[in-house]
Amino acid sequence: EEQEEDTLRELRLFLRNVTERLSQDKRFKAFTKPVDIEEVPDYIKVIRHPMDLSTILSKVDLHKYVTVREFVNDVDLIWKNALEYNPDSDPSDRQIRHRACALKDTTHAIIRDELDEDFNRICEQIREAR
Ligand SMILES: CC(=O)c1csc(NC(=O)C2C[NH2+]C2)n1
Repeated sequence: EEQEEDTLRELRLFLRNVTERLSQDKRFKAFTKPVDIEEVPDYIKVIRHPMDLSTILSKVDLHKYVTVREFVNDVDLIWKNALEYNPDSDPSDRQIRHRACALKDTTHAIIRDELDEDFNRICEQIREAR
């Protein structure tokens, strides 16, 4: 009903704000856009479910997320994909793995510090009822 739509509108405002803050962080530049399959043809062979911050922002605006859990699952895809695609000991792999771990820690800290537990429970109940 109307109260549910008000809740989901507030959820989208929160998720847009978090996504934009992550996208503006210079450490996360490699995670802001889809990997270019023309530039990196083997990427889609290795990573079956690509994800990036611009795609997440589009999903927010398409009302794809009803809970913060679904949003965090997509952010987790971004950094887990990066750890999988960059496993080697060379400095460039280590640098992107460090940035992937920073994306994980930063996102989970923002959610811990800024998501109200009662608001989150209301979103989860809307999800269960649909
Ligand atoms: C998004 C992502 O995981 C990504 C973008 S470039 C990259 N890796 C490299 O460019 C080289 C470092 N060893 C391969 N990984």
